[in-house]
Amino acid sequence: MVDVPGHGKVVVDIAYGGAFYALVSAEKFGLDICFAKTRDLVNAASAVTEAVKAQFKITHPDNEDLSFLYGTILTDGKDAYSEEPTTNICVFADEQVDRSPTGSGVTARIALQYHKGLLKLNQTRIFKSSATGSVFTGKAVRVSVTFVSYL
Ligand SMILES: O=C(O)[C@H]1NCC[C@@H]1O
Repeated sequence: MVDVPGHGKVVVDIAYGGAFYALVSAEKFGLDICFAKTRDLVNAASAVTEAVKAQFKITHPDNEDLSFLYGTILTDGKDAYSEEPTTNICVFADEQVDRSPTGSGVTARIALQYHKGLLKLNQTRIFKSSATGSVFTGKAVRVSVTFVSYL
């Protein structure tokens, strides 16, 4: 749960796909991922990024250089498996909008969907960018386990 100024307390997921992202349905901000103005989507995503950065410490188990939140991905909320594409927009770094569905972003979405039991290994999903309509496919191929010691 993150307290997002102007939006209140919002449940977001944090997932890693080569970079850490906050992931949340655009609907939580009253926005339709396909029809909302990009500026409004960017404002909502940036508010989430800033709130998560201020309220949570992001730690990569092996690499301190990767221990930060790279951005926020607003989605259509369609995380359960479907043959239909699921749409997202990735707002990363300094409020940049990716033209594509985002390589590291869809990897994070796949890891999260697998973690939630919504996607099986080798089950391909289609990801679409709401910014341009460009499409990626992706699947989880194996589970890797990293042990973290807090001693
Ligand atoms: O697709 C990617 O993973 C890169 N493009 C924008 C965000 C990342 O840097």
